[in-house]
Amino acid sequence: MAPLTLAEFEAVARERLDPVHYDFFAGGAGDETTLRANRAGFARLALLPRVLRGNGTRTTATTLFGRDTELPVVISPTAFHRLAHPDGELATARAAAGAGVVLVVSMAATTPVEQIAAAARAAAPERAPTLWFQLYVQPDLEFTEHLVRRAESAGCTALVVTVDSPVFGRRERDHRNGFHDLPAGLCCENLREPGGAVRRIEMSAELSWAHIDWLRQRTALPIVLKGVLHPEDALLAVEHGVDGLLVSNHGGRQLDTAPATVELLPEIAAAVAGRLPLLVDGGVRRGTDVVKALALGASAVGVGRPVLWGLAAAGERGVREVLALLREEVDHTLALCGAASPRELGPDLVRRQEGVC
Ligand SMILES: Cc1cc2nc3c(=O)[nH]c(=O)nc-3n(C[C@H](O)[C@H](O)[C@H](O)COP(=O)(O)O)c2cc1C
Ligand SMILES: CCCCCCC(=O)C(=O)O
Repeated sequence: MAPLTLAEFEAVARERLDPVHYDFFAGGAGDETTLRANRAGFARLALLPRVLRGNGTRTTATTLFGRDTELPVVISPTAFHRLAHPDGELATARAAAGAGVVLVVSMAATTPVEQIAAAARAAAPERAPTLWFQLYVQPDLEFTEHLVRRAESAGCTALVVTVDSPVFGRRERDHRNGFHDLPAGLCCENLREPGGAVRRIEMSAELSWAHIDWLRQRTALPIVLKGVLHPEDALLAVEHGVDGLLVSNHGGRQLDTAPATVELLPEIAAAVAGRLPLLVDGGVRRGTDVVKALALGASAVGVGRPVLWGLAAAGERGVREVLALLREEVDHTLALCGAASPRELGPDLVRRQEGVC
């Protein structure tokens, strides 16, 4: 039987994947405390429905940075899709385009961004699919600018700049498994030099707000900072002219013991006070999770691993099914909460329950 939940997709993917690759996708940093906390954070929140709202017609659609999207869900950037399925990012892009969902292409994609964009356009020529590009600012700024130009030329409509990785997280599953490199034949295609050599992605603890200012001066694309967790940093982001925040702890893969993202959302929403759209990722596995995050102030959520599970389970079809399940669950939850659209959700619908996780 086809998987009925995102959790069931993970079980199918786990059977299909090389266990070393499954661990790379599933794992977190250190004791994986944050990885678990992301799920527990959602479980601790209850939804308090409204009734008799007369909302027979509903929509899950919304707008992000001036573009329509069918779902308040974006595909968060994840590396190495060709480890999950031979069609890799091309399959993900086709499924996202077909569903009218934003795909954030990872800088560490195993397919060049130009090919991903072409696959998305071919899959949904009628609707101009939305791709954003995730960037780790590289110490070599000339190369960073070259990447930005490639993303712009490929048709990406926003840059998602990951700022939670001054150093790479310590993922102990990968250490135990000896997983340090992609297998022969795969590489981070966006890091390929014109001559054919492939650079390594550098994490840099030298990065500062000056680099965000530098980037701001070099692109007209909206800049979304991914990995801001502290409300003071959210305020700095407003001051430095960024266009949005993706509240993220990298799915528990960077600083272990960082808080659950959904628990930080109200504080960050209060700090930015509507001056920037907020997105949040980490542990979103159910339509109810999406609705809770939107009610607490997010304009959209990101999903990372569930898309990899769909991809590993059944390629493009698997990703389509994961997105369709999320869409059905979001619509169903809106109906049960008495809301006609994501815009009608507010913090009054959410209660924190102590002792539940
Ligand atoms: C296998 C894997 C690879 C990832 N690769 C990237 C990446 O290349 N760039 C990035 O900014 N975040 C990356 N992330 C983090 C995701 O963008 C996202 O923050 C996280 O997966 C959200 O949590 P979730 O998997 O519980 O939905 C990766 C996460 C996973 C699981
Ligand atoms: C050195 C390769 C960097 C890949 C980055 C992928 C990533 O962010 C992750 O969480 O894994």
